[in-house]
Amino acid sequence: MNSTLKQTLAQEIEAWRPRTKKLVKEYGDVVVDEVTISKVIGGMRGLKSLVSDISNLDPNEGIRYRGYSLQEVVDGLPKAPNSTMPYVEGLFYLLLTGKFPTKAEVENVVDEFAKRRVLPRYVCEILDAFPDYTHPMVMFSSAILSMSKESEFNRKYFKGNLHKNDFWDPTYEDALSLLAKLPNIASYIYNKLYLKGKPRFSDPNLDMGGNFAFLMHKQKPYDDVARMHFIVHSDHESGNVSAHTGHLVASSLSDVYMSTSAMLNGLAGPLHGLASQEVMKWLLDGIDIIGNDEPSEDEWRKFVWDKLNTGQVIPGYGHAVLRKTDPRYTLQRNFSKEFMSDDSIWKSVDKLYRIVPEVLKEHGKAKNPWPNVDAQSGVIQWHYGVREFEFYTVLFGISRAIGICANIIWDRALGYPLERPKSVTTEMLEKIAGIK
Ligand SMILES: CC(=O)SCCNC(=O)CCNC(=O)[C@H](O)C(C)(C)COP(=O)(O)OP(=O)(O)OC[C@H]1O[C@@H](n2cnc3c(N)ncnc32)[C@H](O)[C@@H]1OP(=O)(O)O
Ligand SMILES: O=C([O-])CC(=O)C(=O)O
Repeated sequence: MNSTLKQTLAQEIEAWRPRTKKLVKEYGDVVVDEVTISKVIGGMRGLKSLVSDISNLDPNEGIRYRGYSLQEVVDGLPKAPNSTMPYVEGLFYLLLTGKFPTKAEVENVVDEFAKRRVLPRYVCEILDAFPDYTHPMVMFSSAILSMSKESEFNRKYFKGNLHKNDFWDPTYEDALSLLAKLPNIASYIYNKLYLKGKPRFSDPNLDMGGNFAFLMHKQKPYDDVARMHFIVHSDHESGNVSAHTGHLVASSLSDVYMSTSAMLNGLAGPLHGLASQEVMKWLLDGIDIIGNDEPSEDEWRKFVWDKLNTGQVIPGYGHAVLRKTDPRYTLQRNFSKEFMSDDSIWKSVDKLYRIVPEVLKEHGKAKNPWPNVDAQSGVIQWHYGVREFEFYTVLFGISRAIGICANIIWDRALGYPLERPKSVTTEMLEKIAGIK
C-alpha cells in the first residue's frame, strides 16, 4: 500500500528529531564558524549560522536538493503524462521527505493539490481592486498575505490546545493549501494585467505545471517550461534573501501565508529574484541601443563595458555564494539549445555567456564572473510567449514558495526557536578591533 506524503513525512520527522536534540544537548558548545568584522559588516556572507536539510549549495557544484543534483532530480522524479519534465508535486514530496516518490505517490499529491486550488472570492476582489499599473509582485504578495485568515495553524494555535510537537501538522496543511493556489493567483494577475479577459477555471485533471499552462492560455510545451521553471527555482539553501526571510518571519510563529508574502518581498529586489526581469529588460535595451537584432560579440562586449564604466551591475551574472556557472543556468541552457536555438534573443544570451565572464574578470570586482539562474530563465518565457517581463519574478515566487514551505514545515517539526541574533554598534566594533 502507498503511504501518503503526510504519513511518510510524519515518520521522517519522528526519526529525525533525536538527531537535532542530541546535537543541541551534547554538542551545543562546539564551534561551527568564526564571526569576523568583515562578516558582520558584509552581509554575513558565507557565515554558517542556519540549518536546512532541504537543500545545500556548494560554491563550485551548485545546488543539491536533498543531496541530489538538479539533473538527478529531473531524471529521478516521475514524469508528468506526455512530458519530458517531472511533476512539480513530486519535487515537493522529495524536498519534504528526502525520498523519490513512486508514480502512485505523486498522483496522490497531485490530487491533494488539485482539491485545494479554488481561490477565496475576496482574493479575486482584492486583485481586481489594484490599478493596472501595479507591479505583479505587489499583487502576488498582497493576495497571499490576505489569505492569512485561512490558516489552520492560527485556528488551532489560538484555540490554545496545539502541542509544540504538533505545530508542523497544521503548518503542512496551510502549506499545501497555499502552494496549490499559487498558480491560480499568478495566472489571475497575468490575466487581469495583460490579457484583460475572463480568467479560466482550473482543469482538475491536470497537474500543477499542466494546469498553469492551461490557466495562462498556453499550448504545449509550455506545460514543461512551467514544470522546469518551478523545479529549478524552488530552493537554494537557507541563507538567500527569500529563504532566510521566510524562515525568519515563520520563526515568530507567523503563519505560512504571512511568511511567504514576506519572502516574496525580498525576492522582488533587483539583486535577487527581480534580476530575471532585469536581464530581459537589459537584453532588449541592449539590442535597441546597439540597433541590431543580432548584435555581434564585439558590439555586446562594448555594451557590457559601457554599463560597467557607468557603475552598473550586469544582471544575471555574479553570485553571493556560487563560484562557477550556476547548474540552473546550464540546465535551462541545455533546454534552450535543444528547443529554441533559432531564437535571436537566445543567441545573444549565448554570446553573452562567452563575453561577460571574461569582461567581469578583467574588470576585477565581482568574485564570481559566471552567470546565475536569472541570466537564462526569462528568455525561455519570452520565447514561449510570456513577454511581460515584470511577471517573471512571480513565476520565480511560485517556485520559491515550494522550497520555503518545505523548510518552514521542518522548522516547526524540529522546534527551531525564534531567530534573534545580536547587533552591535560601530563603536563596539571599533573597541573589538582595538581602535578605541
Ligand atoms: C536568484 C538570485 O538571487 S541570483 C543573483 C541575481 N542578481 C543578479 O544577477 C544581479 C547582478 N549581480 C550582483 O549584483 C551580485 O553579483 C550579487 C548581488 C548577486 C552578489 O553580490 P556580492 O556577494 O556582494 O558579490 P561580490 O562579492 O562578487 O561583489 C564584489 C563587487 O563586485 C560587484 N559585482 C558583483 N556582481 C557584479 C555584476 N554582475 N556586475 C557588475 N559588478 C558586479 C559588486 O557590485 C561589488 O562591487 P563593490 O565592491 O563596488 O560594492
Ligand atoms: O543563493 C542566493 O543567494 C541567491 C540565489 O541564487 C537564489 O536564492 O536562488
